[in-house]
Amino acid sequence: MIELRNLSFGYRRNKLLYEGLSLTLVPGSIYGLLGPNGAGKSTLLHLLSGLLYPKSGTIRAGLYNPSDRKPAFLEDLFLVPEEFYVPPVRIREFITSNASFYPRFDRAQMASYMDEFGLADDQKLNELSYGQKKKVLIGFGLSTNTAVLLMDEPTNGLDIPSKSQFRRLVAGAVDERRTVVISTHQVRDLEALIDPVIILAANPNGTMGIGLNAGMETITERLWFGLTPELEAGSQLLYSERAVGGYAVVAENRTAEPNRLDLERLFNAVQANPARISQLLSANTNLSRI
Ligand SMILES: Nc1ncnc2c1ncn2[C@@H]1O[C@H](COP(=O)(O)OP(=O)(O)OP(=O)(O)O)[C@@H](O)[C@H]1O
Repeated sequence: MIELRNLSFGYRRNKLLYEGLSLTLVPGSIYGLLGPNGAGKSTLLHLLSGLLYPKSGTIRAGLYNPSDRKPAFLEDLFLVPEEFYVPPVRIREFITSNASFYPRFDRAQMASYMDEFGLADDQKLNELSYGQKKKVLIGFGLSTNTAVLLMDEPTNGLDIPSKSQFRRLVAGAVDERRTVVISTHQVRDLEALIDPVIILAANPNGTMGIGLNAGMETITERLWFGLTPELEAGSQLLYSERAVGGYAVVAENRTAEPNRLDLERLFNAVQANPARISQLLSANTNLSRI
């Protein structure tokens, strides 16, 4: 389990990005981490990895404090960064020199990912396209079998077939001991993969906070995503946008009516109305079912 308690962090002394942020991540899940540009998604992943240190508050990842960067912690966490440098070596050499840092690294698993992605182990990393380099890092990250796997915008640069391969491979590599966090703007790419979803949103004082952290089932139990031909005056919608045939809306799901979550709309609703949505999702509601 990963626990952030009352975390504050800022790059500059007099400007905090996070203040009093608390978040719990449980194993066996693929978290989707969403937020507007500059909301601090990469920063959060770097804090979890121990690459950045909190100003105050605590982070616990299992037995470890990431800031201590203990070897036993580092060998059980892998971060696929958004931007990366690759050395001018062949894929096979890259595997040989890095696999030893991860005791559960599985070479056969890595070989099957490279095969799936159409990459050969004698290809030179620096001669690959951006998307191909990303595939090597994703495959490597999955093959480490670390307890914590963090991926920053992993589907950026992947072509359409590779995105569905990515979903399949990640889904197949998660077990009950693994916590996966994927930060993304490509919500359509990952809608079918992530659960729960964490959405960062601005606090009234301008710092960033957790606007939402909930499982898909809870979200659709409490929020309703639908289409309505007209916007009724006085209706308490959480979000609406023009759509073909009327308005696509997010509203409180007062009757627990089954419906299909739309992540893009959820994201917009959380940005527009974080306090109300957080209240609806944290409330111990007794929904009347019909
Ligand atoms: N090294 C740095 N020094 C100073 N400020 C930084 C640094 N890195 C990020 N920031 C600032 O911190 C904030 C959060 O940045 P971060 O990259 O974590 O956001 P993000 O949510 O990942 O953004 P994006 O969606 O655009 O990738 C931004 O305002 C950014 O300008």
